[in-house]
Amino acid sequence: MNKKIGFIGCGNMAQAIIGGIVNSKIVSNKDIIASNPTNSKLEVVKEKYSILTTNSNVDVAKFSDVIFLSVKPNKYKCVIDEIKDFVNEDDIIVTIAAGIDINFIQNSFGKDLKVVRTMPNTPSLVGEGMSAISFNDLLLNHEKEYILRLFESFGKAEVIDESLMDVIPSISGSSPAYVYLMIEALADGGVLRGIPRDKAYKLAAQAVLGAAKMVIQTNEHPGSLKDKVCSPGGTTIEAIYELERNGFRSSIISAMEACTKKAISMSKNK
Ligand SMILES: NC(=O)C1=CN([C@@H]2O[C@H](COP(=O)(O)OP(=O)(O)OC[C@H]3O[C@@H](n4cnc5c(N)ncnc54)[C@H](O)[C@@H]3O)[C@@H](O)[C@H]2O)C=CC1
Ligand SMILES: O=C(O)[C@@H]1CCC=N1
Repeated sequence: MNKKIGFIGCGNMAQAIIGGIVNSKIVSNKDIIASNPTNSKLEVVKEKYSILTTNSNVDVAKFSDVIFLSVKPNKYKCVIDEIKDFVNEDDIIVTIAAGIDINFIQNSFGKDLKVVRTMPNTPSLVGEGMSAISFNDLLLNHEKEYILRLFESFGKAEVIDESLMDVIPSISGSSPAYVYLMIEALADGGVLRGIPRDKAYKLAAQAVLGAAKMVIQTNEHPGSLKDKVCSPGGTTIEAIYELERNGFRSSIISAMEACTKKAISMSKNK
């Protein structure tokens, strides 16, 4: 893998992907560049990962074969206007933004380009990312395989139909935030009953990690795994009853619907 990888915008998500790629050693740090208008975030990635940095988006476009547009959705148009004359037809444009579709990217560049629409998540930083990916027709098979290998270097990746992309933030792009909320709440509940806070975070986070691994590694239905925790007349079923009375599951599904509606509205209003 000797393609040069560039990131325009060096915020939370770019830093997570850069960390994941550098840690996996799939790309040499000398082949990675990131731009940002301000220096503080660039200093962080330079210090941590020894990658190249610049304040110029044009420098990133000129240097890179694969260009991650890792700015907020409302910055896409102006960033593309800035770099479009420095991007050629062999380059691969990767969008990671909620609510930005392939058509919008093509139209903004005003030329046919290889575009990959993705929705990653921040656990990419620790090699446990989950990314959904859609390609446009211009990518060759070996380029699609390359992009998949790149994303798999910092987690799991699934190719999905672009028509489903606005749903992905709700299930894997944004959902780490719901899980952090749950871990915080679990820890608070422990602290309420006297467990020291540092131990409470560890107990809660490891339980969530273990539960997720059980779903992935046993391939057992989550309902069946839940049943195995609930001893008849025991403690867990009391907790489950309380969660059901308070609409735990429907609250999560409603949150996901709100998330998807927001992604769709962002698609319409960019
Ligand atoms: N944070 C997350 O968990 C995820 C974010 N995303 C997507 O990633 C993108 C970035 O999100 P975050 O990293 O969370 O935002 P962020 O605000 O942390 O990072 C954006 C960065 O872009 C920089 N920037 C602003 N204007 C710029 C310009 N004209 N040229 C170059 N850089 C510029 C900002 O200074 C900032 O460092 C968004 O489109 C978001 O939808 C996708 C999946 C997950
Ligand atoms: O909150 C957001 O809009 C971005 C997209 C998915 C996660 N963070």
